Amino acid sequence: MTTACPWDDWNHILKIDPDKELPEGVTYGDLCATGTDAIEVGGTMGITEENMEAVVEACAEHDVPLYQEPSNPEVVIDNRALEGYLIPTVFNAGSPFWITGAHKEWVRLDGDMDWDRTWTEAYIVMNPEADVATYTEADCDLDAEDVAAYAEVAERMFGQEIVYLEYSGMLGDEAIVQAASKATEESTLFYGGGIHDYDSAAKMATHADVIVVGDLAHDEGVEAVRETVEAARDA
Ligand SMILES: CC(C)=CCC/C(C)=C/CC/C(C)=C/CC/C(C)=C/COP(=O)(O)OP(=O)(O)O
Ligand SMILES: O=P(O)(O)OC[C@@H](O)CO
Ligand SMILES: [Mg+2]
Repeated sequence: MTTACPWDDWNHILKIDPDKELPEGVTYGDLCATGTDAIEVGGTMGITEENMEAVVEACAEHDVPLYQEPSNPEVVIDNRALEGYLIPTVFNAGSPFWITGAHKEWVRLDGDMDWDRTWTEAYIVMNPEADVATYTEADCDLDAEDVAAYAEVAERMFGQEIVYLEYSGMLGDEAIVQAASKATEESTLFYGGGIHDYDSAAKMATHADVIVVGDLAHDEGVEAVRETVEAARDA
C-alpha cells in the first residue's frame, strides 16, 4: 500500500494557463465551479510570478484545491492558497536540466523547501509540436512499448506517484494511453492533451486515472469544460 495522496480520488484536473486569456464573460470563479477536482496553474511559455499570482489569487476564494505547476524555478510563488506544488520532471527530455537539473537549482537557491506541499509528476511528452516538447527537447518518437517502459521505470525505479502522459494540444493515441495504464500499478496515471468534448474525455478517462483539460477552458469556456468533468466521472 502506498500512502493516500490527494489525487487518489480525482477524475479531472483543470489546467489554467496564466499566459492565456479567458473567453469573454468567463471568470476564474466560473472555472472553479465546473466540478473539476483540482486546478493546476501552469503553462510552458510566457509564465511569470506576476501572472501566476494573479490566477492563484483569482481562484483562491473558490472551493477547489489549487496547485501550482511551475515551468521553471523562477516562477514558483509562495501563496498559502495553494495546496501545493506539482513539479514536472520530464523523463524523455533531451537535456538532464529538465529531469533533475532545474530541480537541483531550485533546491540550492531556496534553502528552505516546503517538502510537505511538494510532489513530482513524471512527464512523458508526446506531441513534438507542443511548446513543452521544444522547451525540453523531448524525444517524442516513442511507441507504445517505449511509453509503457518509461511509465514502469517511473513507478518502479523512481518511485513516482504520478505518471503524466502529456499530449498537450493534440488528442493522444488510445493504444498508447492504454499501454501506459497497463504498465502502472501503484502510480496514478494523468493524461492530458486535446480533450475537447464528452467523447474525447470519456475515451481517455477509460484508460487514465485522471484526465487533464487545458486549452478548452481558454478556447471554449465553462460548458465545454463541464462536459469533460461529467465524462471523467462517468468513466
Ligand atoms: C524545478 C522546477 C520548480 C521547475 C522545473 C519543472 C520542469 C522540469 C518543467 C518542464 C516541463 C514543463 C514546461 C511543464 C509545464 C507544464 C506544461 C507541460 C504545460 C503545457 O504546456 P504547453 O501546452 O505545451 O504550452 P503552452 O500552452 O504554454 O504553449
Ligand atoms: O491544453 P490541452 O491540449 O488540453 O492539454 C492539457 C495539458 O496536458 C497541458 O499540459
Ligand atoms: Mg497548452
